[in-house]
Amino acid sequence: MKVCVLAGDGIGPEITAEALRVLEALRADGLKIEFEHALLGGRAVDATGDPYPEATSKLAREADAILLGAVGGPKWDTLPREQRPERGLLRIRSELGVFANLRPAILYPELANASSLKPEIVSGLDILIVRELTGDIYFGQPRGIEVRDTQWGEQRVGWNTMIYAEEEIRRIGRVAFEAARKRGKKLCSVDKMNVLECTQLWREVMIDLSKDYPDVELSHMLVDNAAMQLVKAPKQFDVVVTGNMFGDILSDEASMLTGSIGMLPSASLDANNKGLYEPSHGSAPDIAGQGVANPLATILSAAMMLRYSFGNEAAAVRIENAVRKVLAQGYRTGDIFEPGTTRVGTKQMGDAVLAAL
Ligand SMILES: NC(=O)c1ccc[n+]([C@@H]2O[C@H](COP(=O)([O-])OP(=O)(O)OC[C@H]3O[C@@H](n4cnc5c(N)ncnc54)[C@H](O)[C@@H]3O)[C@@H](O)[C@H]2O)c1
Ligand SMILES: CC(C)[C@H](C(=O)O)[C@@H](O)C(=O)O
Ligand SMILES: [Mg+2]
Repeated sequence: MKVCVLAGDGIGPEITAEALRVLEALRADGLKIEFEHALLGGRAVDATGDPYPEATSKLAREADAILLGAVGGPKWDTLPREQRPERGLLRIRSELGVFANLRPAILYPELANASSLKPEIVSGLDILIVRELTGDIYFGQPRGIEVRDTQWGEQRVGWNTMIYAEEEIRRIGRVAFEAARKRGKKLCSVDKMNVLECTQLWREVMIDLSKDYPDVELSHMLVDNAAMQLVKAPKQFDVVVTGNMFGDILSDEASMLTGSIGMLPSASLDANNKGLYEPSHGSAPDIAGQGVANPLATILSAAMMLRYSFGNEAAAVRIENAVRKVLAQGYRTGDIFEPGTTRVGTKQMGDAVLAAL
């Protein structure tokens, strides 16, 4: 299997290096895997003027899976939109058609105190957010900023279009129902149907689809209530399905339940389980280059890659068990540190996972 590695910016290279060491250790044990590296994001802009250069696109299209660190940073924040690192990320997601973004939020028992919520609220938490990733207001046309006549006189207005086609909703719905079927058989669809027609359609399609999944209990929640319920009683959720924008926000919220965004992996899949695997967090410019970032979200993303794109459940579980073991051994990067545990840097955390494999 060929994996295209896109380390990206900020902490990206530091955290992907640790995930690669873990995958290389499995290769030494017989896993068939090859790596090719390419540029994405800010460093790609610096080198080529394009955040998603053609050479990267070619490698990504040819690869069986893509492992991505993170992109972006203050250096590139003032560039025109098309040259921004984040635009490169959106383009690769869109070009590869990886519409199903799976973001599991699992609380490892050892991290119950790292969560900002009381241990009894979060202990045993295991939810899966299924976020639609290639549609919605992120990609909807028309969009722009232009001068218009308004009630305040002539001035600039900014606008975007929230749009979903029925089939776009149906295909992410199917992914979510299938996932729920393999888990706790509960699916909560999050929308804002009391205000937005686009999400009224979303709800109608989910209800229609539920006829094919009589074994899965479907519920609906408005997104503002969902944001509240996630911190009030997060264990009521099993699988949550929602659109691109709401999923972006709710998955960051869910990450804090688990202790740190540095723990939250993700898989973005197309219809054939070709996938883009990346931590849910960003390039963390505030800690980049210091060797202190938590590499576990990226290492766990590599495990998801083995599960979904390689169909190698045993290798995925081996990595996940190693992560559990290092947490049980007390190793903590700064974001999940608490007194009584052993504070380690990015590379030492990688060392610990390798030793625990
Ligand atoms: N998928 C991606 O590539 C992606 C995702 C989100 C944000 N971004 C980009 O990243 C840049 C920074 O964005 P932001 O600050 O809003 O979000 P961020 O996720 O990069 O950082 C938010 C906070 O979480 C901390 N954090 C994140 N990952 C961590 C890790 N592995 N270990 C320890 N701490 C960690 C950071 O230090 C920071 O305090 C922006 O340019 C943004 O566009 C990229
Ligand atoms: C960087 C940004 C484009 C991206 C998104 O909004 O999808 C990020 O926040 C994420 O969650 O992966
Ligand atoms: Mg996000």
